[in-house]
Amino acid sequence: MNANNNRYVIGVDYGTLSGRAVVVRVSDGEEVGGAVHEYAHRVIEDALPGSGVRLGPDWALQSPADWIDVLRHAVPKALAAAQVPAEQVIGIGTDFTACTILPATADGHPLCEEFPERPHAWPKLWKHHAAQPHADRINALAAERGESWLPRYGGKISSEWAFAKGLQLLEEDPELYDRADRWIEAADWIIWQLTGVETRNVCTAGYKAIHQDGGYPSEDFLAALNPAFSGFTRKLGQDLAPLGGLAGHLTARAAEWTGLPEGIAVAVGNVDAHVTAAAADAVRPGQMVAIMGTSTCHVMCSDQLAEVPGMCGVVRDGIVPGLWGYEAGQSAVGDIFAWYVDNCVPASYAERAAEAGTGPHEYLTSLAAEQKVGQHGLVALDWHGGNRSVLVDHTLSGVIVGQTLATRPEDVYRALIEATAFGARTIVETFEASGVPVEEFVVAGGLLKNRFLMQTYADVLRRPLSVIGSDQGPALGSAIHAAVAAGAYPDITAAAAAMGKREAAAYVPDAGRADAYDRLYAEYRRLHDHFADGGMLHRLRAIRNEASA
Ligand SMILES: Nc1ncnc2c1ncn2[C@@H]1O[C@H](COP(=O)(O)OP(=O)(O)O)[C@@H](O)[C@H]1O
Ligand SMILES: O=C(CO)[C@@H](O)[C@@H](O)COP(=O)(O)O
Repeated sequence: MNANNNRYVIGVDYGTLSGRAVVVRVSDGEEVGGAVHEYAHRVIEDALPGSGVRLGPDWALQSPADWIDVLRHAVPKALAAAQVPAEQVIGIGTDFTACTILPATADGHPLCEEFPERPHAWPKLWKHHAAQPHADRINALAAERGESWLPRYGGKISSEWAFAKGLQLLEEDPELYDRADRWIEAADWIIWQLTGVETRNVCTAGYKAIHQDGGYPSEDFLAALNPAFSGFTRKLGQDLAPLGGLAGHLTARAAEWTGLPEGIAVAVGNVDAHVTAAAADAVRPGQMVAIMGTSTCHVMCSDQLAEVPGMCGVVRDGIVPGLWGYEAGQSAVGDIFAWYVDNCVPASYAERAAEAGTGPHEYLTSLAAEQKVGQHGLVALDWHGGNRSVLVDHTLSGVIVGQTLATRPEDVYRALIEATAFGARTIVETFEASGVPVEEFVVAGGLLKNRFLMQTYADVLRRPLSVIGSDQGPALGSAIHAAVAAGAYPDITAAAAAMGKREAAAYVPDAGRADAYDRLYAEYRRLHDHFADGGMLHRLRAIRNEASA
């Protein structure tokens, strides 16, 4: 009998609003139990917990206590649901949103424990977009000096990342900057809590902290941004740990939190998007995995190094060791639909949805699905959370064109779904035009449940969509990494082949609709190019910020 039949691993996925744990059988990836824990503080956007100190526009923070609570609640609940004895668990792996990053002391204490009333002491969530001016300066200087790392990030780094957020910390709260011995991704901080050992993973270092060809940006470059920033990289890790590697072993304290055996393997930290490629068994060159939830991340392995304009980044060993890993993304996707449902849909729709025993998304989707392509007369830009790829500008904003007095809520909802599909097509076309072919488009994430949305993507992209065979892609991916770290498989590719799940061509394009969408996509590209340099959208943002200052 295969020894892995009665051995299990735990995957924990730290999302934007909650953390999820799954218990997974090592032999075949069967998910035998799971549990979710909602963060008590959710996303901290308006005021700090306790002190009530107000935050500025575009701030987004999280609480480290919420992350520990996931270990204390979701992991034991998942074990209980799985009815698996803890002794049969051989390893645990985690993934996090990124760049979600915090200042900490040399022994790993988050600074918000000591300074809860100071905004910069808290972890900045990936979607903290208040460091855009800092990112703009980094980009301008890097372009001027011809920094060799800039093309690895499609020509621009993002305000979401470690250097922009770190520069904001320095310039807005220099005292806290000095007190921060560490500037550490939550992905690595949680591993530190589990193992007692500080590690830094290749993935976040490469994609979010500009670690390329063995080093970070030079002290000289950092000093030119701000002399006090020159030693910034000393707060980051120097020795990087490979994905699927063993970070350490579960400490007695973490064993008590989780109910797992002390000493089991803990995998090197990783990012929610990147682990999902393993969960979909899509880690071969040319398989682009779109993880579609509140935002969409696109990740793809390749054996070629290319410069793709506006990609988030290309990192050696960034998804699996031995290949280049590409990432691109759309900052808001499900978040746009959530914004629309929460703010723009009349109460009568919610009532009718309730009468039909369904939710607002499902109700709007059912009405939208009755229309022919283009019948609503609208085209929209999916920039409500800014544009991550291919423009890399988080101060862009959403646009809807073509509304009349006859426009109904389902028309706009459909136009927003289409806008996100057009955004995805823009990304795929940019990769292909740059010499990185996309051979298979694989979808994972919460939006899979909307079948109309999936069909729209197949039609707009003019290609079949494969889908992951799990509702908990990132958590399954983390469990796969745990199995590798525990030595059950030689590498991520072998573990993904045994434990990952993917259905090929689950959605196929309809030729008639695809042709009709080509015309709308052409209008999207015109609108995209019209607003790409910011122009009016930047001026409106500035007026908003001044008025709300
Ligand atoms: N039926 C639906 N159609 C479209 N969007 C939906 C639907 N149901 C939920 N959403 C959106 O999906 C997002 C949640 O996706 P999920 O993958 O569960 O979350 P996360 O990205 O945080 O892991 C939310 O932004 C929500 O508005
Ligand atoms: O940016 C990344 C990964 O690089 C994500 O962590 C970030 O977009 C958050 O993803 P979710 O929307 O929570 O799935």
